[in-house]
Amino acid sequence: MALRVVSVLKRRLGGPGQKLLRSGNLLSATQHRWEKMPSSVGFPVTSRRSFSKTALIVDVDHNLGIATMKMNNPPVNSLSLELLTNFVIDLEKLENEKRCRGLIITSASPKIFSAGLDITEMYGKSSAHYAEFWKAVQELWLKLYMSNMVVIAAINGSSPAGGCLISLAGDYRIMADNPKYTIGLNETLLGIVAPFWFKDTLVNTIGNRASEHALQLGLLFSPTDALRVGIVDQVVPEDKVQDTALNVMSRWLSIPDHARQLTKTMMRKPTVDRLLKQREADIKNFVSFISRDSIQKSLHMYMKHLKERKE
Ligand SMILES: CC/C=C\C/C=C\C/C=C\CCC/C=C/C(=O)SCCNC(=O)CCNC(=O)[C@H](O)C(C)(C)COP(=O)(O)OP(=O)(O)OC[C@H]1O[C@@H](n2cnc3c(N)ncnc32)[C@H](O)[C@@H]1OP(=O)(O)O
Repeated sequence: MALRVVSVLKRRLGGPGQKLLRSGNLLSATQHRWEKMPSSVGFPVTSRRSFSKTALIVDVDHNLGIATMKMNNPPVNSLSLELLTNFVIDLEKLENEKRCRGLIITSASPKIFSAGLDITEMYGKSSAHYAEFWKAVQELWLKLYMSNMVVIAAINGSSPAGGCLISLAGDYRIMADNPKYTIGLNETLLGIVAPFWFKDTLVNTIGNRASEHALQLGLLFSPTDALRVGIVDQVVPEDKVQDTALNVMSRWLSIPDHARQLTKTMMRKPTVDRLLKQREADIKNFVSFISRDSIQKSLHMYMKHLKERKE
């Protein structure tokens, strides 16, 4: 499979990429190139940089123009304020990286893509904290949904709620074929409500009726059902997720950037503008909703239930 990916990339990438890939070994070719690559915005000369503090591992292959971002926040890649903030910072760096045209988002932990928003950020804290947290969630979605890069989610584990949102904000979703993994916007199961822009993102992907059904029931889909309803675009054996992501990326990168980007903007801007127009109101709404005693109690009970499951 790796060789097939290399040959597809050879065909689709022009210029220096093609020259380097002539060696026939994608990894050694790109590693060799990385070592010689001058540093550009934010990312270093080395082929790989690990941000251990940020719980994100970002590999940039300047030659292929593809970055891979692995969420690395054990045990479940929950999206804490810190992780959200650093996610946005790294996205901005990649966005400014001229040679970086594609981004693959995946998880460093097997079995969990992301458990969604860190629930502990949403209870027992101050209003100011909730406001800051929600602004960071908004910011990540805005940046991802409108990214100039081709964004592919390589979903190698479960992906509830905020994890599902990250996947939906990409351009294409590939999920590992393991019936133990699930994906969906399950907010109602926690006694909370997916905000309108989570809902809009889902509607844009699978349509109104399927979204209403999925959102009201808080459905978490198996890979097969997620493919049937259209939440994911492809389901592949677990060990083929990354290769498939590279393969699909090469197809998307074969389209001229400006044409693809303008098309993406045309499709997504109205949805994004809806949040931008009422961003502050959305934060206020979140803070007032999440601060309700009944909601705080629901979240507390949900966390308790998660912990008790193990005992
Ligand atoms: C009128 C109103 C209108 C509009 C509303 C206005 C505003 C909107 C309001 C709110 C919107 C909020 C949107 C919320 C989005 C979210 O993302 S909420 C998070 C949803 N996530 C989940 O439901 C997933 C929960 N987790 C799991 O199901 C499982 O953990 C797992 C399948 C991901 C992994 O299972 P396991 O491998 O078995 O791991 P454990 O369950 O043992 O978990 C290990 C460890 O991690 C803790 N944990 C799990 N998930 C989270 C999380 N999301 N946040 C924080 N912590 C989490 C879990 O408790 C365990 O902890 P320990 O016991 O080890 O301490």
